[in-house]
Amino acid sequence: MIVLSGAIGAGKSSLATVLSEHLGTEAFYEQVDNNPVLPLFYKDPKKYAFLLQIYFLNKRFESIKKAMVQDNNVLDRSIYEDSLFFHMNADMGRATPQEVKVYDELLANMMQELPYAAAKKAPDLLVHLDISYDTMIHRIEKRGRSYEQPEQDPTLPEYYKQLLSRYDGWYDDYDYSPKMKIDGDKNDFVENPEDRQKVLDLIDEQLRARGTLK
Ligand SMILES: Nc1ncnc2c1ncn2[C@@H]1O[C@H](COP(=O)(O)OP(=O)(O)O)[C@@H](O)[C@H]1O
Ligand SMILES: Nc1nc2c(ncn2[C@H]2C[C@H](O)[C@@H](COP(=O)(O)O)O2)c(=O)[nH]1
Repeated sequence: MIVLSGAIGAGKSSLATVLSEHLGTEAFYEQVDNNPVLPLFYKDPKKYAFLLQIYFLNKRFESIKKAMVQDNNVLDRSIYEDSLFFHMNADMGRATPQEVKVYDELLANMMQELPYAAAKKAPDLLVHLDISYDTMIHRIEKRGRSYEQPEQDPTLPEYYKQLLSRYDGWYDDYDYSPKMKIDGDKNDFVENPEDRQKVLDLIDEQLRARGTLK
């Protein structure tokens, strides 16, 4: 299983589609447009941060179990980033210490079950999409989900900045699997075929080195 990571708008869903088509495998997408809690969270983060986190955790676990049955299936966000989101929201006062404790223990408990529920415990490769703040905002605007737009809520730019800054340390500390970084500012794998091929070649190289691509 290949897992993608990166901030909101980094290009994870787009790369999941491109990569799974290239490898002839299946992509598994985060629950966004059909997620009933996400718009509520953006309207009232303090009330819904914990519920949203439990919602994502449950859906993510479900996807991991399905994705892990075949080499090189692609997940468009890692379960390891959920904790980054939740701890940041908790630090912003949107979750209580008790909620954080319950979440952390539930996550740890579920992760322990993974070797039984799925074929492997960890991904074969993490592909991290690294983007700047300007790119993040541009892509969020380009995609146009109303509740994510900075003009809907003046606190969102600061939320996005903080999120992005936490990703640097998060990637450096990530050690559950081999990992690689792609420059998401410079490589337009959505519109530019040359960039797309370059990114796919970089990922193929890593997969060959791990023996999951012949
Ligand atoms: N590398 C890229 N270059 C240019 N546009 C991109 C790139 N990656 C994604 N986009 C565009 O940015 C928006 C957000 O991409 P998306 O794949 O939904 O990001 P994520 O899943 O990480 O939130 C979409 O409109 C998409 O077409
Ligand atoms: N509070 C949280 N929000 C999350 C989490 N995972 C995703 N999200 C939000 C961020 C975006 O608005 C949306 C989809 O994310 P993309 O990066 O795929 O665009 O969902 C989370 O764990 N906690």
